[in-house]
Amino acid sequence: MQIDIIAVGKIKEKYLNLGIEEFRKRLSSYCKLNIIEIPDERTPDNASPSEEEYIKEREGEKIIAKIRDGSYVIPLALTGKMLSSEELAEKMNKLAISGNSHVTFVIGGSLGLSNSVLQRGNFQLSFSRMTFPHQLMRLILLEQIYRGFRINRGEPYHK
Ligand SMILES: C[S@@+](CC[C@H](N)C(=O)[O-])C[C@H]1O[C@@H](n2cnc3c(N)ncnc32)[C@H](O)[C@@H]1O
Repeated sequence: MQIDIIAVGKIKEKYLNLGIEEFRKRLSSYCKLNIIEIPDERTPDNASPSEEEYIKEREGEKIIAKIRDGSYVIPLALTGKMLSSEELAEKMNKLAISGNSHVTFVIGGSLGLSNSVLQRGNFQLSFSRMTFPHQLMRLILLEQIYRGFRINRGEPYHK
């Protein structure tokens, strides 16, 4: 399976980079992983709601340009559907079985994802009703993808 993660913004924290590199390494036995970073647009401190919407749309256009044709797209959104780790694993397994071997996860920047990205999504995934920083979200997502592969292969992993 080929997995793309399209994420707005860079990882600035060293401890997160270390964790992300660790899961990239672990995932290399299970899938082809490609992380595509989209530069975040500068948001003025006093930006109005319409300015914020405009910035989100600009980021959204860059995200959509990076989505491969035919990919199954999973935008991460607070308002999406919550799944258990086993349900996410099952979803990935079903996608692989049905020939959807290219999956794209999308993580927004500090303003979130534009409507056009959410609408391009095939399934909006929520990790809880709490807001996580986008840098941390990347690490959490990688860990859950890794967990999903371990679950699907019946391999032991700490509960
Ligand atoms: C700091 S959050 C953006 C918060 C923004 N106010 C919003 O409502 O989307 C940055 C990104 O991390 C992801 N994210 C953060 N918390 C999440 C959660 N609980 N479930 C799913 N995605 C989340 C989303 O992709 C979001 O666009």
